[in-house]
Amino acid sequence: MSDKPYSSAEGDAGQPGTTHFGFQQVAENDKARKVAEVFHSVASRYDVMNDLMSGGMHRAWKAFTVARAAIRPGMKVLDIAGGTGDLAKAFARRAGPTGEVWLTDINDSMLRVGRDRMLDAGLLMPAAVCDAEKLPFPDGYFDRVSVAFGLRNMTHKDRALAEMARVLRPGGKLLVLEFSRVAKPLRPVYDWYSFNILPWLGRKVANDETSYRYLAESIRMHPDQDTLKGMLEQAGLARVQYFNLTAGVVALHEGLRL
Ligand SMILES: C[S@@+](CC[C@H](N)C(=O)[O-])C[C@H]1O[C@@H](n2cnc3c(N)ncnc32)[C@H](O)[C@@H]1O
Repeated sequence: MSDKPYSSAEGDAGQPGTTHFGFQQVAENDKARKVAEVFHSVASRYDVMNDLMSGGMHRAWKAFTVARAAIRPGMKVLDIAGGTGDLAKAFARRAGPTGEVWLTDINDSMLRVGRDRMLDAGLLMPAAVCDAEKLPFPDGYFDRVSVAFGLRNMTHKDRALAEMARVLRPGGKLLVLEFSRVAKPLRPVYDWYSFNILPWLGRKVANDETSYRYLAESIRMHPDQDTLKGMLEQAGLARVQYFNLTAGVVALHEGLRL
């Protein structure tokens, strides 16, 4: 079990030019490469690990996100860090043939699994390698932008959030689903699970203990609910609110572009 404190803000980067990668302090320009190694390594076992680690709960968290997104036929939707495509798939079904749903991710191994799953489901949609910090879309293009379990891995979360706000049309909605700060009474058991069971599952199922240790550590270093709410406001989003799911294991933040 870890005795590391929970982080309270993205700003605890330590020395200038460094940031955190889990509990390690690394050069800022090294983080993206290290994150890429994690997701290249886990891509093929990613979905089965999600079900095992969360006991299937990630499906309910995503279903709630899809409900809050309130996608209507014809909408333009961008799923950032979309990986194997759970959200994009649900969005595409709701946006219908007149809609435009983009599945994007910085990691081509994850995106390839996602694109194949979309094709297997009979859904034709654009899939593109994109860095959330430099989105290749015009201002005000999308009705909805989502990011699920991706923000935590980004080096400059403030830049990524500003980009998400930029590509939303006025009145458009941003949805950020991410691990968050669990209710205090649950922390001991949650820490025990995270630092023992997750790496063990990673070793047994994905043959990769290190990446799942990173998962547990990166959750602890991610901003808590109120800090992230402030970051969305800072990025120019309005009427920002969040929903704690499973006692704060996960939180869904949403905000509107004015
Ligand atoms: C935990 S997976 C989430 C996948 C999917 N959204 C889901 O909920 O199952 C995190 C994803 O974030 C992606 N990612 C990390 N940094 C990124 C960045 N700067 N821009 C876009 N995607 C990024 C990773 O490649 C990875 O596929």
